[in-house]
Amino acid sequence: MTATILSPDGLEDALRRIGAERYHDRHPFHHALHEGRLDRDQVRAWALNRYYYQSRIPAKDSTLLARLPTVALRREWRSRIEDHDGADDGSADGTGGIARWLKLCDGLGLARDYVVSGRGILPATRFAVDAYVRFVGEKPLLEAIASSLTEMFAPAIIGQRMEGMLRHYPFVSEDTLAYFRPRLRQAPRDVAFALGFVRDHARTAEQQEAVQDALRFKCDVLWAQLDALHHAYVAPGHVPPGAFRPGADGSLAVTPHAPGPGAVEPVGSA
Ligand SMILES: O=C(O)c1cc(C(=O)O)c2c(n1)C(=O)C(=O)c1cc(C(=O)O)[nH]c1-2
Repeated sequence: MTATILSPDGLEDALRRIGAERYHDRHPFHHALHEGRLDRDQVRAWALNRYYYQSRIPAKDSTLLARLPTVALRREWRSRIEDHDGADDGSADGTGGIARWLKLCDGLGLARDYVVSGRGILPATRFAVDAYVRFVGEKPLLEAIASSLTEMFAPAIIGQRMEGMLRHYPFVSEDTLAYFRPRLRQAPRDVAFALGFVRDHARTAEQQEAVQDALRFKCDVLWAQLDALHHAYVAPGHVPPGAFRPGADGSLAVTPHAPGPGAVEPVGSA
């Protein structure tokens, strides 16, 4: 039996179906986050672990950039690194997504040194994120580019997350969620290029199957991180040795804005 070759539109439809089935917006941890069912320490655990993902995205994109064969392709891809590392504007932090994610962690009362050190992250976070960086370095370029296409589905989940977190958590503000707003513009721009590339270059049935597998792999990278968070911090609550426990290991900043573990904030006091 010969494998069917899809049209570019047929391939895009197949990729969108993978997102509809497997993207992390379907994960129970995300529903709990958006619906206000997590406490402040569970939200801290999410932000702390997700910092590791954010911090490795520019490494992933630098690896990919180094593999691109033309000036035009490199010029296109390098904006992703700037989005996350930001410009050097003379401030200590710069202006990029990593600095904005640290602001979110500050707003939740996590100590910066602790967040940046990566000491408290879950083993599965490290394994999943490192696997993504490795995948992009080792797989054929077409698959490496296709693995970024989970971003097709990101703006919808970011909208839900911002709306839900602002509504439900008194300790979250527009300012602490500043990471997300620029992503609503950046992600569609990234996708326009990566999806166009995949539509143009995945011509054979084997290539088309490989780009779909790359997207499935990336959905697994995102899903595994939420599984680990759920297992450690929701149910059954098995926190791995060395991972974040509220208040332990200098994880919480001692500032007037960051009550210690167990502190109950009156609603609306943030
Ligand atoms: O908030 C999210 O759910 C979400 C998802 C994804 C994604 O789908 O990979 C990314 C991001 N955010 C994000 O902020 C981001 O910078 C990003 C880069 C990439 C990538 O694969 O290059 N994905 C994502």
